[in-house]
Order: sequence, then structure tokens, then C-alpha cells
Amino acid sequence: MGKLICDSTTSSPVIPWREPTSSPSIDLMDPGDLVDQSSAATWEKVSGLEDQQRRSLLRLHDKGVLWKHPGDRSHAVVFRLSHGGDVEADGNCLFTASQRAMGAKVGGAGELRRRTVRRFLEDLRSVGEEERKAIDAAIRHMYFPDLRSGWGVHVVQEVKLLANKQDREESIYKERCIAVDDGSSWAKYMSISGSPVDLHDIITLQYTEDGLLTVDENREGHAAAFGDDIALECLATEFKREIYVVQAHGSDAMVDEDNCIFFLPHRPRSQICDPPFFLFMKGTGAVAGTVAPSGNESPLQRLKDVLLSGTSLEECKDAARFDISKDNSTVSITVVGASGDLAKKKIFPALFALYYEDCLPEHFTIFGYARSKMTDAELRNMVSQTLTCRIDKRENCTEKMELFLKRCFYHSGQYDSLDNFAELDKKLKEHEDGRVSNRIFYLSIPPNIFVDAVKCASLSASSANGWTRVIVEKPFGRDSESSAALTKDLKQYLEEDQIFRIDHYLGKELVENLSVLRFSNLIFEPLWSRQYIRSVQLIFSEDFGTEGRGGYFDHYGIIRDIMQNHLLQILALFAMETPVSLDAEDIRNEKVKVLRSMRPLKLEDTVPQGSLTPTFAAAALFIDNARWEGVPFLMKAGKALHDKRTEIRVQFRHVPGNLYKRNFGPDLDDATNELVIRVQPDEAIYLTINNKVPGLGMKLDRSNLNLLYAARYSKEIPDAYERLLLDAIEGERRLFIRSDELDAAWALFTPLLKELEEKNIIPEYYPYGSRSPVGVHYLAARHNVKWGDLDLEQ
Ligand SMILES: NC(=O)C1=CN([C@@H]2O[C@H](COP(=O)(O)OP(=O)(O)OC[C@H]3O[C@@H](n4cnc5c(N)ncnc54)[C@H](OP(=O)(O)O)[C@@H]3O)[C@@H](O)[C@H]2O)C=CC1
Ligand SMILES: O=C1O[C@H](COP(=O)(O)O)[C@@H](O)[C@H](O)[C@H]1O
Repeated sequence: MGKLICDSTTSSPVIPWREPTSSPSIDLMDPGDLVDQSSAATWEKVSGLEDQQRRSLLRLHDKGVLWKHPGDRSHAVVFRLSHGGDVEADGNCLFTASQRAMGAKVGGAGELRRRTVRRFLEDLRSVGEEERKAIDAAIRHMYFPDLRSGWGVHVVQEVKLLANKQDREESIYKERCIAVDDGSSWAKYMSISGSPVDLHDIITLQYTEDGLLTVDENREGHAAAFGDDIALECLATEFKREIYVVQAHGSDAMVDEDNCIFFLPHRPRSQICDPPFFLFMKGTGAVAGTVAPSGNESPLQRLKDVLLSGTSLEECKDAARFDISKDNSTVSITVVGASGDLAKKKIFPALFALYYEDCLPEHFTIFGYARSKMTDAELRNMVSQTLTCRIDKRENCTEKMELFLKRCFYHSGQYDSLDNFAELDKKLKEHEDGRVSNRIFYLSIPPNIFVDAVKCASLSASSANGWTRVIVEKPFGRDSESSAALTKDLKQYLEEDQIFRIDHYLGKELVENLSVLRFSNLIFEPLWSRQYIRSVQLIFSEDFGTEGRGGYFDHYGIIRDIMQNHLLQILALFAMETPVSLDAEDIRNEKVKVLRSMRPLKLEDTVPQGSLTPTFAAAALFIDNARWEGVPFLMKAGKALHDKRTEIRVQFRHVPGNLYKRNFGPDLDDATNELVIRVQPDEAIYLTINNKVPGLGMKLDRSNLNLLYAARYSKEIPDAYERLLLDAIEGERRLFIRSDELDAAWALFTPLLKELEEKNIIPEYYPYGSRSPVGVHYLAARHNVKWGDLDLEQ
């Protein structure tokens, strides 16, 4: 028995996914047919490996590893084991690595942990008395060894106890804790992911032969239960595949070079339906490496990892190219409302960009669906008007466009006709050609017909053997009630995890980068609170009016159009506590907490004083929690202003007892440090600091430490819709809005919107092209700050 304490990532197989009901359908390859995976990282650059480990892994990489299906040994697959990226040894690593290995379709690391425990409990209930006793004994041996009856080979032995979080106020007595010594306590233990929602904390007692050595009380509750052999077996059973832990032992383990790599198989209790995956675990040191099966990672997953790590799409193209042809599934994307503005402007161009980058699966089809009568050729002609290639990607552009357009088809139908959707279903099936069918319906239609379209798509055109997902465009209602009604109606036909509510601002590069900036740089996170931050400003402006969407806009206004969604989402991401992991659910849990901690909005805290301008609004928002109490989050959004920009501006407090006070003049605000995250245009992150002007005197000026993306990165930034479409195809929900997030966002704005409308408040006018209505200055002044973007020096 062992615990997976330092592991690594693998990736999901290209070998076709099994039909859940059928016998193993693993695509079998000739043992000699070793897929060349030139883009996969080998072991040369993995840090923390001893030379002999590295040499062995390189040899293994070159030779490949032959895997035979235990049920039918004549069938075999050769895997090339490559380094697939590190995972953090934070206690969740078994689940994080497995999640990466299997791809997004299995849920996040948290979900894998829950499924593991569920599987364990189900299996435990079904075993006989004898086996149950054996399981209890194995658990006791691992976590609650009887130290009086002998000592193992280790100098230090550990005993694990669980403390109920509710009792943590008091001193912890061993008597009040739960010993991890049987199946039911193991399930409690293995549910602990080190997050605030855990029910128990892990207490570790370390003993030597001389007695108690240390007590780790884990007061902050950050310790998570490491995956162990039992968890590995449960995971294997749950997913009907073997899991190999690949261990590299070092010179300290008295093994020779030929034997320093071990494969520890974990077999499912059930039938094997999928090929195995490999988790690399380094025996010594702290650095984790990865074993990736040759050609085993889905192209999309590889692309996601590349996107997440911020490297170029060029790399994702390389990564994706090698294996997609072996995938036996299809993805059909139906753009419902294909004749409309959004479809032409954003959705088709984003799909083409993904196609150009080789990021769509090999077998994909795009259908346009709308009432307008159009032939396939006419749709292609319409779509071709808005396709563009990136400036840095012109090669074969025309050729690629033609190939892409050939994959686009059109079906004309009503949004509320089950028959018309059944006709679409028939056409989709023809294109899917018997493969596993996965379908996305992108609702690019006015909201009043969302439910009709979802009903018909779900009843007449959902996939029979794969997944069906629906992307929904805002507006998600006009207020709490209509939003809840929409969610309820959609859920008549869809599960929550089939609904992808899009907020395209979450797909913007700099918004995606917010968490990276904050959580992967030591210098920012300690400053990220009321202690150092004086105000946060979220600014949206456009230098044009409602441009052809006047009808929609009249009904919704700027608060619903921009503030309640785009700016509030950015605020939640900005202000959330550190999530347990980057899993969709962990991040969305933290965002919801922020939204629910927000102080109700008051009319006097909006602009202009007690009035609402339909195309411009500003508000001061507050988060009543320990981190942000008293810090104004100023928001403003407007159309028809003097420029187009979206920015997050973080203004820091004054330096206490500033020695250079005199050099700044009477207004210390002029010396405020400001961190600006410019989402668009001209993406940039810059920090305004005070600096000495070179020379013999002591003159100070304000200068920027400037990261201008265009200067630093040569690649064009992908459009937000590309990232989001790719996520929807992958089943990655991190950047989509969960229903409780939506409820919380509406709960914040609905009372204010109602008051504004009931009181029929007259808007304050501002000239087209101006900077803003005058009232915004009063609003900021009331909270003792200035708008960073209205500083004339900007
Ligand atoms: N355009 C944009 O920039 C943005 C749009 N959105 C949202 O995306 C969705 C699509 O936007 P957009 O493309 O601008 O919308 P459109 O108004 O262009 O509508 C899309 C299509 O829906 C059909 N349609 C329009 N009105 C009706 C109606 N009353 N009854 C039935 N069908 C109708 C039309 O197709 P046909 O007549 O051929 O059936 C039309 O081509 C909307 O929910 C919008 O709020 C969100 C953010 C930005
Ligand atoms: O959702 C919307 O966003 C656009 C602005 O999006 P951007 O990506 O061009 O910044 C806005 O014009 C529109 O009113 C709103 O509905």
C-alpha cells in the first residue's frame, strides 16, 4: 500500500472512447505501430530527476511501452511515455493528474475525488463480511497502525485523525477525533480536499520508536487527503480502465539503472473498457514529472493546456495535429440564429480560427439554423464575408477557408418546430456517419425564443450516444424573477451541466490572466486586500452608440447589458479568495461567495445622483467581507463616449509617513500607485510608480512599469469567442456562468433596477463623444477617490 504524494499529469487517450454498454472497443494497434509524437516533451528538460532516472525514462520513451488488454492479450497498444507537465503536490495531485489524463469530460479534480469516494462506498456496501474486514484492516494498517505490535521499516510512522471542523474552536483531544481505521472513516478522510467546505480537518501524529514526535494540527485546514492505492483502485473501477503509477527510484533506493523505473498497476474491479493511463511519481525530491501515453492525449485537451499556460496557438497546432484522425467521435455545432449579427460577426469567424489552428476535431460539422431561406451555398457565401485570418497566420488562408466552408451547412426551420429540428437531426446523423455523436447548439437568437429552441433541440435533435450541450447568449432574463424562470424552463429540457451560459468577457485574454497575475506572482497577492488597496475601478466605454441593436438596448439598458454581467464577473474574479484548485467548480464557488457578500446597491450610490442614463451608468459597490470591507469598487459603463476601452484600475493607499511627501505637492493622490489591467484595446498591464528623474536634483515623476502585450508577444490574441467555443467543445465550464452565480448577480442588481424603473428617473444627458456625464466625478468624490481614466495625464 502506498500513497500518491508527488505525481504528475497524463492525458486522455486518442484511442476511441468506449460505448458504455458494449464490450471493450479499444482501437487496437499493431504492437510495432508506435505513434510518433514529435511535439510531446521528452524527459530531457524535466527538472529534479537523477541522471539514471532520466536516462531510463528517455530509453523508455524511445522504445515505448507495450500494454495488453488483460481480457484479451492478443490485443495490444504501444504507448510512448512522454513528459506531459507537472502537477502540484498539494494532496489533490492524484485527482488533478487523472483529470488531465482523462480530459474534461470526466469533471474536475474535485468531482473525481467525490466520484472516487462514492465508488468506494458503493463497492464497500456490496462486499461480504470477510472482504470488508480485509479492507478495514488495510486502512488501519495505513492510517492507524498499532505501533505497540511492531515497527515497520520506516523510522517515522504516522497516525491520521479527523477533527470535525465545528469543534476547531476548542483544543483538539484525540478522544474527540475520528481515527482513520475503517471503510467509513476512510471515506470521510478521502473526501477532504483542503478546502473551506470540507467537513473535517486532518490531524497528523508522527511517532518514532521513542514516542510521539510531532503533532500537525493543520489549523488552517489546508491539508488534503493524498490519493492512495484504494483511491486509485476506485478511480480505475469508476472509469473502467487500468491506472499505472510509474515510479522512479533514485540512487538511494539501492536499485540499478535498468530497474529504477517501476510500473504499479491498479486494476478496476469491473470490466476494462478503456485503455490505461500512466501517472508518474518520483520517489525522491519534490519535483513531479509526467508520463503521457504516446498519442494518448486528446488534441483538444492538449490545446487547452497550451492555452492555459499562455503559450502560442502554434504550439497547440503542433500538439493537436498528430492524433485526431484516430478519434471515432464527431462534434456537430449548430448555430441557431445563423442569419443574425452575432453569428456572422463572432461565431463563424471564431469557429474558422479554431479550424485554422487545427483545434477542431477531425470529424466536425457546422450547421446554421434559422428561419431565413438559404441554401448551403448561400450560407457559405454569407459566412465567407466575415472570415479573416490572423495577421500572423496568412499561410494557405484561402485554401483553409474553402475547406472550412465545405464543412458548413444550412437548414431552414422554425425555432418552435419539433419537426424542423427532427429534419436537422436527420441531416446531422448523415454527417456523423455512425460515429459517436456530440452536439453543441449555440443559441444566437433573441431570448424570447430560447426555450422553444431548447425544447425542440432537446426533444428532436439531441445526441443519442454522446453529449449534447447548449450555449446560451445573454441576456439571461431582465431581473431575478425572469432569470429564474428562464433557468427553470431550460432545466425542463437540460441538466445544469449541459447549459453553457456565455459571458464573452470571461474569455478575454486579460480577464483570463487575472488569476495568473494574482496567484502565481508573490508580489500581488499580499497586497490584494483592504489593507493596501484603496479602490478598484472597473471601466467600460465604447465610442459608438447602440449601433443597430437599439431595439434590444431600449429594453435592457447599460446596467443589464454590461454591468450586471461583464463587469460584475470581472469584479468577482478579481475579488475572490484563492480557490482550492483551478477546477470550474472551485473557481465558481469562490466567485459566488463574493457575489453573495456584496452590499445591496443603493440609488444614491449610482450615477448620476439618483438617476439612470440608459446608455451610461456608474455605481459604487462594496463587498462586506474581511478582505474588502470599506473598499469601493467603482464601476462605470457607457456607450457613445470619447474612446473604447475596458480596464481594471487598482489604486493603492498612500505610503504612510512618506519621506518624499514634499516632492509631490499638496495632493498625495498624485503619488498613488496604480495597477492597470487594460483588457482592451492594446492589451497591457502597467504599474504606476514614483521615480526619481535622473539628475543631480531630487525631482520625482510618475512612470509606468509597462507590459504592453503587442511589444512583448508577437502572436495575435485569440478572440474571446474562440476560447469559449473551444471550452464548450471540451466541456470545460470554468468560464461559463453557473445558475447560482447568475442568481446572485441578479439579486444584487434587481432591487436597484426596479427602483430606477418604478421611480421613472430622468437620465442625465451627456454629449455623444464626451468623457462621461459630470455625475461620475461626484460619485467618485463621495468615496474619496478619483477615476484613474479621467486623469488628464492619462
Ligand atoms: N450582436 C451582438 O453583438 C451580441 C448579441 N448578443 C446576444 O446574442 C443573441 C443573438 O444576437 P444577434 O445575432 O445580434 O440577434 P439578431 O437580432 O440578429 O437575431 C438572430 C437571428 O434570430 C432570428 N430572429 C430575430 N428576431 C426574431 C424574432 N423576434 N423571432 C424569431 N426569430 C428572430 C433571425 O433569424 P431568422 O429570421 O432567419 O430566423 C435573426 O437573424 C441575442 O440573444 C443577443 O442578445 C449578445 C452579445 C452581443
Ligand atoms: O455583450 C456586449 O458586449 C459588446 C462589447 O463587446 P466587446 O467584446 O466588443 O467589447 C457591447 O457592445 C454590447 O452592447 C453588449 O451586449
